[in-house]
Amino acid sequence: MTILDQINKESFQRFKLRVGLNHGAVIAGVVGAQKPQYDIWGNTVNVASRMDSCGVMGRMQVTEDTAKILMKAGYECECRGPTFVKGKGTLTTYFVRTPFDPRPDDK
Ligand SMILES: Nc1ncnc2c1ncn2[C@@H]1O[C@H](COP(=O)(O)OP(=O)(O)OP(=O)(O)O)[C@@H](O)[C@H]1O
Repeated sequence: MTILDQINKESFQRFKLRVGLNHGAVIAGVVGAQKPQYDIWGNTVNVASRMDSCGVMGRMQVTEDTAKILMKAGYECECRGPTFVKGKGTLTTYFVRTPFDPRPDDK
């Protein structure tokens, strides 16, 4: 059973996950005096967020550069093809294959 299955079982919910991933340079720091919070900023972060928001439920979408690194490390990635990414135009994106990918007959 996956951790998500366990959370759903214990909370009587049917949460699903959609993940976006990118890598690159970021600016990082703590902001706020009353309630200091660590955060990261920059184009790398914005594109990572877009990989999530224009992704597919149950899958992990990554940028082409990130896919190349993951494939070199032995992960299997499937090219999604040209994908419209708000604010960035059309980028070639990939899905990282996982044992939890929906089967082709799943709706
Ligand atoms: N540190 C962060 N943590 C999580 N999400 C972030 C972070 N920084 C940026 N984002 C998200 O990345 C996305 C892209 O940022 P960008 O500034 O390009 O978009 P925007 O046009 O301001 O926002 P919108 O998504 O409303 O169009 C935004 O949805 C933003 O919320």
